[in-house]
Amino acid sequence: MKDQDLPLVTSETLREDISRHLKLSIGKDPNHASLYDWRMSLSLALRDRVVEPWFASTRKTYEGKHKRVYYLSMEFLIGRLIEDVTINLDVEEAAVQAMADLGQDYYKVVVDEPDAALGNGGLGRLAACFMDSLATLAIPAYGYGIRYEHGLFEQHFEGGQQTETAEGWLAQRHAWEFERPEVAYKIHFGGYVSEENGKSNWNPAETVLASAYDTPIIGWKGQWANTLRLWAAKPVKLFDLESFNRGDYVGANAPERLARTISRVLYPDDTTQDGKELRLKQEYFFTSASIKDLLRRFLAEGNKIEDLHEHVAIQLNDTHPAIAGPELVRLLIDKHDFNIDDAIEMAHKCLAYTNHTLLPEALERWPEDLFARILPRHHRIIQMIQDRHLSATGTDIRIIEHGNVKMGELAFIMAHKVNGVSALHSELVKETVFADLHKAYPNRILNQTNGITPRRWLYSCNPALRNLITETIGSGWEADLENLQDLNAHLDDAGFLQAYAAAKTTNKVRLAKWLKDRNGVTLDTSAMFDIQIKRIHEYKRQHLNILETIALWNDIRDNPTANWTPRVKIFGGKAAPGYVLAKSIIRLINDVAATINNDPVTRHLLQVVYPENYNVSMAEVLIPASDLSEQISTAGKEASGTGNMKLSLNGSPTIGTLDGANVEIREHVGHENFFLFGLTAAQAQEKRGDHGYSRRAIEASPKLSRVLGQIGAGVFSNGDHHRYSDILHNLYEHDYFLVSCDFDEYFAKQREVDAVYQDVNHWTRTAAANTAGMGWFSSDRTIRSYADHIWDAKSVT
Ligand SMILES: CCc1ccc([C@H](C)CC(=O)N[C@@H]2O[C@H](CO)[C@@H](O)[C@H](O)[C@H]2O)cc1
Repeated sequence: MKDQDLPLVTSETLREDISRHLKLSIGKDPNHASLYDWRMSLSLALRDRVVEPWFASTRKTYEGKHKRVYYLSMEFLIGRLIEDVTINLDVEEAAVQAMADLGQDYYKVVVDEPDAALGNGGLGRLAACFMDSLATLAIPAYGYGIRYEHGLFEQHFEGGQQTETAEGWLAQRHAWEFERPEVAYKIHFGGYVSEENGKSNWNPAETVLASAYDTPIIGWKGQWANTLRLWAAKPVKLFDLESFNRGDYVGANAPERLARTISRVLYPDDTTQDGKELRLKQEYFFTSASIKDLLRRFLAEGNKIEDLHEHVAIQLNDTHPAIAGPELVRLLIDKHDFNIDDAIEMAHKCLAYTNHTLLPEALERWPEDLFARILPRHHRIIQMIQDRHLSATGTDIRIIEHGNVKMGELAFIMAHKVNGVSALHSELVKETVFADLHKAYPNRILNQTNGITPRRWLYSCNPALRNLITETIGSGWEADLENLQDLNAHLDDAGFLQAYAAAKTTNKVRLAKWLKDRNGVTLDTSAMFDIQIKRIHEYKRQHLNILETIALWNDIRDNPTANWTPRVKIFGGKAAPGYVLAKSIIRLINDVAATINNDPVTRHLLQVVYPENYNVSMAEVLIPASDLSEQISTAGKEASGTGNMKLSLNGSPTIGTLDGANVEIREHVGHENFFLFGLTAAQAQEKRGDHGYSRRAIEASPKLSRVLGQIGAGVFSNGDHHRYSDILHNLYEHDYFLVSCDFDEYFAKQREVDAVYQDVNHWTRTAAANTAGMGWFSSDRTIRSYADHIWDAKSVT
């Protein structure tokens, strides 16, 4: 696309815009302006520069009658937006200078922006990376989600234990959104269905309004912008004056309170279905509003409803929006006179579904009675969808079974394409969760290995490395990441390796300062920064990591003068509030940290750090500073992982299992640049068959049984023998995630890592080879593949 000539942004013009907004939009004079005021003024000045390409993108899509992609997701883990917009508009220098000319520090203003934490983890962040790539590739698209008043909770540690407080990103004005009060839809719940002259009529019991808030998502070089439309729940009737006049002030406010509950807070579970009625209402609320909105847009452009699938591709981000199928069928029948078969066929052609997990407890199943009570019309439609599927396939694979509505089966049957998120995961989806459906529909499942946006996860968060890359291979890699393989030609260039190591040191020093200022912790920046950052979950095995740490501590104490490689073990991650064992793992890590960090014998060789409230912005400081990336999940459990990609791209080799996208990362960076250990998915499955494997494995490992003995003896809990009985019992009796079986190999592999790290040249070459090999893991490649193999959507050139 010809560079549409954006009005040149200079530090002068930007400074003028910022001053104008401070005065006229924020109503403050510079002498009395707060950090918030300056941040708002800068954000509004930058946002002004996004509006024109945004309008132009919408206009071109409309004029060209281009197909649109609709990405439906309960989560968008966006983080901060100032840097994203500054980077994509390519005005960072001008912004830094403009703020300096106004006596302000651009980077201080940037970190004042609260994260938009509208997601739990991988699934939500993937959606955010995808929005950046869709805009960068100029593929017309809308992201649809919920404008939660409270995103993912804030994590605090009290006595090493996680506590949660409500997050408040909307406590202050959110600079990047445009309220769209005119875009509002009635969303119905409950009630009953009546049949009148052959037509079904839904008589709902409850109705709320879904009101739109739009955030423009600008792509690289500011050429194209798409829309993230988030729905907020509002009462149909604002205020119940009669109740108020009767003195029932609480009642008067009920409509508002009730309605707002629907978009009040993000459910903090990322692996276990909560099964709460409110969660089902949230899923239907945003899905119904989104389907109604895309149909209105389609028809407003004068299109014929029969051509819907030519112009609309709907992607379901896991099963959370799976009700989209029955909802589209309902509207096609009730509002557009489709018969049930044509309606199902049309929906089928529009819908595709991505599965992000194999964990049985994460597969959504709604109690049929609850489902039928909240969505009586959809319950009926699902029965009709099921009947047609059963007769078409001659199978007995049901959507409604044992009193549950299985959303995975519904999504699979309604979708024309179903994908997993890594090569291994997509195979396991065919062999396990959807084995029977795969047999019935053999060409429906395909793989789309995840990706990450290199704009946020390299260009923006790692200026030291980005500058070196551009100096070495020129620019262009930002939007064509496979160019990074040109770095391979420099891996034996001592000067390049030196500069590469210097960039890593710059980032480690920055992290050390950040942790010093925030937590008063002093880090030894020559030590290996060994990082595990992700949600806390047994399958991700943070407990395997801390058990290995204790075993290392033991060995150092047994032999303090040996040639040890100094290490800093850094953890980051939240546990779902109701996940007791995960919270116990957090407490153990903090207890072990307290013991090891105060051990005079070892503290110059081993340190454990666990900064609270891990989020997107913290990841942007931790990842560039990482030396070793911990991707140690039980093989067959991590669908893909995306943190693994971010760390490897930023020169942090992986110690990991053959799980999720680790498998493909190892292929792309070279086996010699990946520290592999552990059982494969098949071996893990087989191991579970041999009873008592964990107790035997523990007894066979002197290191592991010593460590578990210490924990049981209360060494890390002031002599309290019972504090970790849940973890110990789990490991001895169940250990479903095979910590005991992978321990010794993991420990030995870590010692190998120690040796390589001591050889600075070898280590730096390994780190640089990771960066060079990660180009394929750009979310631009992933989105191009979705567009070609699922959506049949084109970039608007
Ligand atoms: C119903 C509660 C719930 C909420 C969220 C989820 C998500 C699917 C969990 C999730 O984030 N999965 C992660 O998705 C990433 C993006 O594809 C993958 O990289 C991770 O491996 C996967 O765990 C499951 C269940």
